[in-house]
Amino acid sequence: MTYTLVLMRHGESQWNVENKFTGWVDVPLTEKGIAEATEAGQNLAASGYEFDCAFTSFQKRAIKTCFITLEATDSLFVPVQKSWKLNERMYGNLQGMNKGESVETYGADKVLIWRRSFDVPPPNMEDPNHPYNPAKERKYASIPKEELPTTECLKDCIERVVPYWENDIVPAIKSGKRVLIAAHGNSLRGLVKYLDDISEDDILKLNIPTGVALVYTLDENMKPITAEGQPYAPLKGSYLGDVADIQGRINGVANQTAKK
Ligand SMILES: O=C(O)[C@@H](CO)OP(=O)(O)O
Repeated sequence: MTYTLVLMRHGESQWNVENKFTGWVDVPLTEKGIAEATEAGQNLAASGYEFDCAFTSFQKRAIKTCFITLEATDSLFVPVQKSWKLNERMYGNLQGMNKGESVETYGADKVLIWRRSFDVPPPNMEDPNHPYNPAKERKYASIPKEELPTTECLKDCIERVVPYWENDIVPAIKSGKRVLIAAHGNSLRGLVKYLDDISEDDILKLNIPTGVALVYTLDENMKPITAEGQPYAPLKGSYLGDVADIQGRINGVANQTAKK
């Protein structure tokens, strides 16, 4: 018995274009982001994918990507469970800062560690009156303040994503539901690190492109079966679409801090 799972990072957001650290700031998709999500959904539909339920975050760029994908696959009627546990990694005091400028201020090595290391969090958002403090947002009002992060490294993000995976998503998959997870670059890096057992060194180099479906086949123990001949190691899943195009998009994410 095997199961199919589709992961999707949201399409391009307004702050992806402006090249700003985004984290928990709830920025919308751009027109291009909507087009990316639509194309990814159409690719899924063309390959015969449809969904029985979906999971997404509390953030509009992922929620909208989720609904666009469901619409393209004629699955808009299915239940969608939203949780802040699938939110993007909280980027602390870097939120709102231009990625190129952050390199000029802190140096490329430091910024790479903050962006991609396993266990070094970015600087904390200490000021409770910070404009991007999630404790001030209505959508997090029901969550105990002490649970809301003020910064997160990937390890912290995994500590909320994986229990949600185990407790909410795995039971849906095991009951035979075809699941879509529409989430974020770093919450998905955390999930695939866990699923694919990616080392702390290798996760440093892993970048997930916006608006491309990442398709997994899982065995009965929820272990991914490596897609034959796929060029995306250490991932065991495979992106749906043209390899060169996807590789270009992956490089684009990796190079966001490069001098323009
Ligand atoms: O800013 C962010 O929240 C993330 C995703 O856009 O950026 P990065 O790829 O630098 O981790």
